[in-house]
Amino acid sequence: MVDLFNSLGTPVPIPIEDGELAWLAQLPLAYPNDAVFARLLAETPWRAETVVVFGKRHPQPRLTAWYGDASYTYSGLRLEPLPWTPLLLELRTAVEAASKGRFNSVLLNLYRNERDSMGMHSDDEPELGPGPVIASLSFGATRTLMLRHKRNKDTLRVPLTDGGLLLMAGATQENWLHGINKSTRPLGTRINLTFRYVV
Ligand SMILES: O=C(O)CCC(=O)C(=O)O
Ligand SMILES: [Fe+2]
Repeated sequence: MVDLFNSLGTPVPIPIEDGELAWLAQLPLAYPNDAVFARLLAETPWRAETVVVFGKRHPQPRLTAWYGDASYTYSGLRLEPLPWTPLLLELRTAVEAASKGRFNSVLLNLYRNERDSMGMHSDDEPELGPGPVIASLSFGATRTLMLRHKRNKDTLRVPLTDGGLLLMAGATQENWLHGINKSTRPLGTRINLTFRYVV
């Protein structure tokens, strides 16, 4: 039987101007999504990083952890990586198989509830190189990724559901901003992992 939805775990392109997006509704994994979610929640040393805006320190509206082989500057923060865990290495193997990409770092984001968010940004730091492939894996509550074209302001909303993998590649970071808005509706906890290759 032909699986029309996810033929062989292959991401399906999402049409977008001036960029490349693809979506896999369920990344093939050795454990159920809720088991991965529970382990990530419990095992991760979640931190509330602070950002300085106009000389004033603010906590980020989410918790994060950074793992990998190389340090990385993100939103003006120098992040020293934690060492890979067995679970994160397994998830990386699954993401690399589905995306045909290579990743040496992963940023974990914990959105505790509907009040947590991520401001509009591009993942365009120089150490990601030109046209980076970013693989974003989601567990738990669905949150909507908002994309906005930098010049014509077109917007696209992509619901990031439990177990789903979103790939952003090509000129996406050059031409689009993306972020996760707060919601007025109560929402449960979500964990997101963005795999990157830091040069
Ligand atoms: O939570 C998400 O899906 C977005 C994460 C993201 O854009 C990032 O970590 O750079
Ligand atoms: Fe991002």
